[in-house]
Amino acid sequence: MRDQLFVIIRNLFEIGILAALFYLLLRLLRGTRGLVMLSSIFMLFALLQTATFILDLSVLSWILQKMLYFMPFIVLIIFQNEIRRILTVISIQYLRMQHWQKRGQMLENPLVKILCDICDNLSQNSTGALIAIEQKISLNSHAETGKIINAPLLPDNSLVETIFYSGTPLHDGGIVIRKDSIYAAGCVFPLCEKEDFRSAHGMRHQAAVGLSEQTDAIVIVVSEETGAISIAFNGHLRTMGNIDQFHQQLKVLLPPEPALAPRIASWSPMQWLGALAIKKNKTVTDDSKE
Ligand SMILES: Nc1ncnc2c1ncn2[C@@H]1O[C@H](COP(=O)(O)OP(=O)(O)OP(=O)(O)O)[C@@H](O)[C@H]1O
Repeated sequence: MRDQLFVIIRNLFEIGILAALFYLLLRLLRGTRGLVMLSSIFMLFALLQTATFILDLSVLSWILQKMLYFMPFIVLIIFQNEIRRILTVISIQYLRMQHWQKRGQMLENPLVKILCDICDNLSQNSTGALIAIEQKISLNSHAETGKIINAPLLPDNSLVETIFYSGTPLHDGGIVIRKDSIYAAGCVFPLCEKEDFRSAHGMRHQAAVGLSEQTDAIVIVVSEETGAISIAFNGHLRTMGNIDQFHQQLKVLLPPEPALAPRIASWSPMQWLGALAIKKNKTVTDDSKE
């Protein structure tokens, strides 16, 4: 009797874990193109299986059996973006933990005040802007889609406003801030992959969220339409109620002092995993940027 009870509890436990895993997986993949493709493949597969069973098509049945062996590879290929994103999130969480451990000893990042002044002006003039602040993960591949300008980000902030001034050659696209300089302008960022977000937001906001999904960049958007300032981070977009809220949020997100910020001196397995996930972005230590 006790043994039977134990087996029932064990089975319920197993079912619970599997259900939770399945639910988490579906939530992660909800709205992605991969899930639509996989569902179509499964439906086609089920249809063919039924046909082979009813019509007794032995060759087709044999081929379908063999194709099952390739299923894991097909799933890997279809979900390569999602897998990359999951591994990126793991690596970002790890890097953030490192960052928070050392945060106590540092000063406020001077970028916070500069960016607040810039975005306040852009917002008041309703000048649309997209500003990606590079963190640990290199934005080289995204910067290269635009023009490398490598100009210092000065407190008088006129250059950023000039770049985003409608009609100038580089006003389309985003800029990449690396340390205390404007590294590139006119860059094309990847668009967000979540269908529900895409249908509710314009391209500039989609590009901000898209980049923040694939990297640990902090991406600021100023809306041309409303002047609202939003921050995309870790795949989430948050619109600020006012400039003070923006200031507070930036202070929380930006490493206090870039020069003292922890560097990836040696590769740990977790960083290696993250680097694999974002190999498109060429995850590097800061050394290659200097
Ligand atoms: N992939 C991209 N990467 C970077 N910038 C982009 C990208 N796609 C569009 N943009 C920028 O977004 C601008 C168009 O923004 P759109 O009006 O569609 O977006 P929005 O999110 O509604 O922003 P806004 O509130 O400012 O109107 C383009 O002129 C271009 O500068």
